[in-house]
Amino acid sequence: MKLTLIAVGHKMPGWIDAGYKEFAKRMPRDFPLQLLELKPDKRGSGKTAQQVMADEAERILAAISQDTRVLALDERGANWTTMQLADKMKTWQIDGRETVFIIGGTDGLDPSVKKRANQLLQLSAMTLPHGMVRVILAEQLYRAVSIINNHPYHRE
Ligand SMILES: C[S@@+](CC[C@H](N)C(=O)[O-])C[C@H]1O[C@@H](n2cnc3c(N)ncnc32)[C@H](O)[C@@H]1O
Repeated sequence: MKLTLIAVGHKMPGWIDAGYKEFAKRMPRDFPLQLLELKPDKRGSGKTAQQVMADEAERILAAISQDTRVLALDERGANWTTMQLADKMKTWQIDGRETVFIIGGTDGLDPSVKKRANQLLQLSAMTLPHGMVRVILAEQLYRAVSIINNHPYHRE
């Protein structure tokens, strides 16, 4: 089952890229994880944060097909445990639909993206920097797959 991470943000610091790649490369063949980075809209060009997010949203939504399962990362979203994530991934594996996770840019995600999402998902009640969110999410996806596959990476 293909997992895609759409992230507003590019030219991340080396340690973010390295952290993300470390977990993405560990994903097994039946759960490949790919990253689609979207260049953030230019700030300070007379656009409000709302306009910037709306423009970014257009590009995010254009990258998603109609039958794709969408999870938007949001600090106000549902607070799943890793076990719950693993259970969800097991059920997703059955229907085989492509699953996309979306991480917003500096200002967050436009309401149109949250409306398109099947699920808003929180990693913490605290606001995290978007680069770190992709690393933590990749680690959690790898951990959840390790639970599904009884791999010793995850200890209870
Ligand atoms: C710097 S945050 C944007 C904060 C913005 N004020 C907001 O209200 O969303 C950038 C992106 O990182 C992700 N993010 C930040 N903290 C998060 C958290 N605790 N859980 C899940 N995603 C988070 C979200 O996708 C967010 O759009």
